[in-house]
Amino acid sequence: MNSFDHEKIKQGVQLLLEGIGEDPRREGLLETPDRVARFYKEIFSGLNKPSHTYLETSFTDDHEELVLVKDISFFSVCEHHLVPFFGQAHVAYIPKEGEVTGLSKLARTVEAVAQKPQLQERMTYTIANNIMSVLQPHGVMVILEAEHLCMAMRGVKKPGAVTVTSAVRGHFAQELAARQEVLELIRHHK
Ligand SMILES: Nc1nc2c(ncn2[C@@H]2O[C@H](COP(=O)(O)OP(=O)(O)OP(=O)(O)O)[C@@H](O)[C@H]2O)c(=O)[nH]1
Ligand SMILES: [Zn+2]
Repeated sequence: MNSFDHEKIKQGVQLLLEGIGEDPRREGLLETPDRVARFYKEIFSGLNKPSHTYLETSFTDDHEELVLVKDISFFSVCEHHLVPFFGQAHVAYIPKEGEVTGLSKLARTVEAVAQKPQLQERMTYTIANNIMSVLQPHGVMVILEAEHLCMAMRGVKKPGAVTVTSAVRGHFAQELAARQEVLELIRHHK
């Protein structure tokens, strides 16, 4: 994988500005290529982070039932238009043999997966697969609800349309009641 190249982004932004008919030398735009490069470093920082490593901080405990962290807000960037999509992630799992991870590590995993050019579907199953492979729990259920600015501010222009994706593994894939419990907790216990 190529590493982050600040100068290349600056040159690219300068070309973009020229391409849209702007003058990159006018005062208000002089620092813009550098600002955008710093901004991209921040929002694409997930490219340099293996997202599953956060989950390796785990503890043992007797709890072998549902853990749900819901309403984890995230911002990502659609790989087709390079504009944001953003919303909430809900992450549930059932620990096996007492192996639980830090709650914040679930949110950090969401963040690391979000911070690269993405598809909402790929984000969803990557989070689920990361949890399955590191913690090997009884089951995982990940739901993402997001608004895509490429559908809101351009193109089909449907602001407010929400895309919901889910990935279910293990117990949640086999048991309707387990999926229903998670959906009920997400919807009704704000
Ligand atoms: N499945 C999926 N599609 C996405 C996601 N983000 C953006 N898209 C879609 O990617 C598609 C790209 O379609 P294209 O026809 O190649 O691009 P376009 O001409 O800009 O399409 P319009 O958005 O319909 O104007 C669009 O339908 C977007 O809505 C995503 O996370 N998942
Ligand atoms: Zn898009």
